[in-house]
Amino acid sequence: MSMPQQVRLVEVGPRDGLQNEKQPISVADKVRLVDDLSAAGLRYIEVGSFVSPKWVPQMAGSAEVFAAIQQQPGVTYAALAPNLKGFEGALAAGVKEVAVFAAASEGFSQKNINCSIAESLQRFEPIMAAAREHGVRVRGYISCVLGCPIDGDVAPEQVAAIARELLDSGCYEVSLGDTIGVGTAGDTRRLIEVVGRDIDRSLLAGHFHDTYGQSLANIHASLLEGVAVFDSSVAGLGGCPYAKGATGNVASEDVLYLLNGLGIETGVDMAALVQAGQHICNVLGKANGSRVARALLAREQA
Ligand SMILES: CC(C)(COP(=O)([O-])OP(=O)([O-])OC[C@H]1O[C@@H](n2cnc3c(N)ncnc32)[C@H](O)[C@@H]1OP(=O)([O-])[O-])[C@@H](O)C(=O)NCCC(=O)NCCSC(=O)C[C@@](C)(O)CC(=O)[O-]
Repeated sequence: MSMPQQVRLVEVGPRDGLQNEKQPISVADKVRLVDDLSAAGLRYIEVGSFVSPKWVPQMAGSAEVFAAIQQQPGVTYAALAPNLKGFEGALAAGVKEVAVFAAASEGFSQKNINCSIAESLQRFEPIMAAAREHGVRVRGYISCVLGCPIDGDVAPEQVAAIARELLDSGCYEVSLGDTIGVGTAGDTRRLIEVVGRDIDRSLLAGHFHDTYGQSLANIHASLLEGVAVFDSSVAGLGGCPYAKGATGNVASEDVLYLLNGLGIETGVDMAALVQAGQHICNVLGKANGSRVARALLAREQA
């Protein structure tokens, strides 16, 4: 398997990153983040979620964020939708691409979306039908592909079966999420090998959280297996409310540094990305979670 020459980065910071923040974040700050990210050259940005505000209060203002961002040509601005109500909210906000999200473990499915895996897949059917009718593209996520904070080990065959169902129902791509960041490069290769038996690897994306510091190794392992789409979060924003100590996604800056070093094309400007990440960290009063951003900013100040 040869390494891809081009990689698509899916920037999930405004959604996966910010959804876990307890402090209020203004619509203006969220809009600035999204606009900074598109200006940095990111061509796919997950802007928000149309989920129950009782479950994820931070995403309640997603429609306002969509209304205020400066949508650039060639950039996909996506949102999460867990059910038809969420899809309709997204549609009303003018969203052209949504993501549905399932889990590979029953425990996480119940905790995150209050239903079994089978029920969640059934719940997506009316979304897929409505999406077809309105010309909205649907991406699929599977959480806990390399381990679950509630159920423990997850069989790659289980992930493969759910990925197959999501693609058969109409998702154009499935993002495999190591939600609690426990997986190693070996686990990642085995997972892609099993999922890839029946599914073309061009239909898979990797979504690695960095809790155990393995995310870049897992991305490299995925690249060697022919995966060419990766989700990441600027400044490593994020966490997981159901796993104590879980950190955010792999930082976008760190992924870009890895890809630049491999000569893989992304079209993203490092300096602008670092500025975007540092600005939102200043707003949140948080340390920057990207090691690359910290190193580059320290060099600037030296
Ligand atoms: C799925 C539900 C709604 C089920 O939640 P439920 O309580 O079973 O739903 P329900 O249908 O019984 O509705 C309960 C209330 O929520 C409202 N409601 C219902 N749906 C919506 C909606 N779409 N938008 C706004 N409101 C909604 C509904 O109207 C009702 O309001 P009430 O009558 O009580 O006032 C809930 O569990 C939920 O919203 N969960 C979302 C959880 C979430 O967003 N998690 C984070 C994203 S997933 C993730 O981060 C992982 C990922 C993707 O990044 C990959 C990885 O790292 O693994």
